[in-house]
Order: sequence, then C-alpha cells, then structure tokens
Amino acid sequence: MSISINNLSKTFGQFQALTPLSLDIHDGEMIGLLGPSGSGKTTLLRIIAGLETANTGTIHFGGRDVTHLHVRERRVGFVFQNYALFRHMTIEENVAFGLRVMDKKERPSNQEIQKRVKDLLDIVQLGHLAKRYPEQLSGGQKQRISLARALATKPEVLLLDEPFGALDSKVRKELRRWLRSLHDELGFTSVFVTHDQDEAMELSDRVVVMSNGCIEQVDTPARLYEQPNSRFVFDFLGNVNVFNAQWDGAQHWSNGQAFITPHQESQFQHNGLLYVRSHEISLANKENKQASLPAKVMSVTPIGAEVRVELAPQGWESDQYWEVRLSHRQFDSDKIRRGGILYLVPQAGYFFAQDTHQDPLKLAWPFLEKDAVMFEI
Ligand SMILES: Nc1ncnc2c1ncn2[C@@H]1O[C@H](COP(=O)(O)OP(=O)(O)OP(=O)(O)O)[C@@H](O)[C@H]1O
Repeated sequence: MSISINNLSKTFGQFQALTPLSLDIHDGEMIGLLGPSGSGKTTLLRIIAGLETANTGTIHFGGRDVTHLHVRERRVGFVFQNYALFRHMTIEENVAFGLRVMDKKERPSNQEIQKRVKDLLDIVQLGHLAKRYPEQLSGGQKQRISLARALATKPEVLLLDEPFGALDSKVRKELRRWLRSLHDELGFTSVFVTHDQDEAMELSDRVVVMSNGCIEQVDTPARLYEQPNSRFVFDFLGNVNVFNAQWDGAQHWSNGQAFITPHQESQFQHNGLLYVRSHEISLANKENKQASLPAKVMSVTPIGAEVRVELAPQGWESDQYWEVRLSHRQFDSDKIRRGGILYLVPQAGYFFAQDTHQDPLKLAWPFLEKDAVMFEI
C-alpha cells in the first residue's frame, strides 16, 4: 500500500511540531524516520496512524483519502517500544485480540482465528510459547509477539515507534534482521521511527532525516552517505572532522599554521568548511603538498575491526579533536603512539562554501591512493 502525504503540518498550542511537509512512500517500501529527539518523528507517525490529527494537509493510502478516517478504519498495525501486551491473556490470546474485537461482519470464524494465530506464532518462531503469559517472556520475545499481534489483522501498513529501543544491542540486531526478512516475505509497507542511525541505515529502503519538524533529506542509505545535502545530515550520520577553511587567494585553504590544497577549480576557492570523515584521512609523519595539519595523538583505541585515533590540532583551530579510523592493517603502533606529533592528510571531503545554500561539493585528492599510509623514515 503506498502512502502519500501532502502539506502536512501540526502545532501543539503555539509550538510548530511539523512544518508543512510532503512525502511519498511506495508500496512495499520500508521507510525509517530518523532524527534527533523532538524533531517530530513520532508526531508524523501518529498522524499517519490516525492517533493524532494534523492541522493542514492530506494523507492517502493507495488511492484512498484517509485524512479524516478514524484509526480503526485506517487498518494499520502498530508496534511501540514497550507496547504492553495484555498481562492477563496468554500469548495466543494476545495475538488473537485484534481479530476477536473485529465487527461481527468481518470477524473470521473461531477456527480461522486459531489457524491464523498459529501461523503467526510460527512466523515469529514462538509457537512453543503460545500458552505462556507475557511476564514469562524475555523482552525480545515480547516484541516479537507485539509484532505478531500487529500483523494478525493483515494490515497493509505497519507502523513501528522505536520498536527495539529497550532491548540490548545483540537482540536488537537479531530482531532488525528478522523484521526486514518478515517485511520482504509478507510485502507490507513499513514506517518506523528511530534515532539510531545504524538501525535506520540497515533496515530502510529509504531514510527520512528530520530536524525541527522539517524533512531535511529523503534518500537511500547509500545516497545519504554519498550525497548528504546539508551540514545537519552530515553531522547526524556519523562522526566528521571539520576544517574551518580560509582561502588564501593563491593555492591553499589555511587555518593558523595549517593548510590544505584543494583542486584548481574556482568553485573551491572560497572560505568555508571542509568536512572530512574519520576513515577518509591518512596519517603521515611529514607534511606534504596536499596538506599540513599537524596534530598530537591523544588516544588510540581499538574498536572491533578498526583502531580509533584521536588527535589534537597543533597551531590551528578546531572545535574538537580530530578522529581518524584505521584498519588494523593500516595501524602501526610503533608510528602512532600517544603524545606523538603526526600530520593529518585528508583523502576526500565535502566543502560547504560560505554564504551559499548549495549542496556541498565533494572532492577527492586523485594523486593519492586511497588508504595509503604515508610514513617516511
Ligand atoms: N501532545 C503534545 N503536546 C505538546 N507538545 C507535544 C506533544 N507531542 C509532542 N510534542 C512536542 O512536539 C515535538 C516533536 O515531538 P515528537 O515526539 O514527534 O519528537 P520525536 O522526534 O519523536 O522525538 P523522540 O525521539 O524524543 O521521541 C517535541 O518538541 C514535543 O515536545
């Protein structure tokens, strides 16, 4: 079922929670609403569900205008974080609940309800727990039951609000994979809220990045990463290092004693901010033509498959320590030691020219091999 949202806005008293926004969700798509706390994700989800009314705008499910329809008539399934199962009902009674309270005209026969509940419990792989009560289940199992309950009425739209928020990271990961395969298998349209970027990137066909009640960007995870359209999106999707670049009128962006040589093209020859991702930087023990960014190694931390190195700029200004991520292969502990002075060499970056509202310009330094570590003894 496709969902078409047009010019939707919402105020709570004087507060504008959603500024007029539009969004088209395709049939069978899985959409992640991602943004910081208070950006309006839950409000948008609740309006799609019919649990909240918008001040302006329309919502269509397929060709059907549902803007003024009651939540029950919209036929959506919900899963919320900690969405309480009914404590006094067994698991199978919980899953059957939505079917039992249907209008008589639409309600399936008892036999059919039993079969559907059994099938759903099989799908969520918890058939063996059918006779138990919710308090006898783990958090992850409860969320799977919530999902089975939401799917019992065969909704074409499934709405999830931080569904795995309260679970530990291993269970979260498992449930994510499992939700994605269920979504693909059953073919419903899903919209879920998260403030966890990994979750959004891993699960979504497209991610809607929100801030202050606005949609900042809607794109596939790959394109969001490749072509963030604003500093907000860039900042929100992972750690970045920022170089406050002053064009010296000749060849360099400089800041104090540091410099970076951009490309020859005139579009780069302005003041602005250069954003550099942590794994798109090499470390060297000498400056070179491309850059001279001296920095002191403050910490070295192995994290899983990578080593994170934090460096404090020396002789130039930056609000934060710079972070560089290296593979263990690239990392050589003899050369990268706490307290040592090294040179940061950006391999690629995004330039936000001052005083323009253009998308950032991507640049990569072609004369260096990616991943090269340049130590000269
Ligand atoms: N019923 C309400 N009355 C007044 N203000 C509200 C109400 N519901 C939400 N808001 C405000 O609207 C803004 C958006 O809230 P919303 O819950 O949609 O944000 P969110 O992005 O889902 O945040 P979080 O990740 O913290 O859940 C917030 O500033 C919130 O305080």
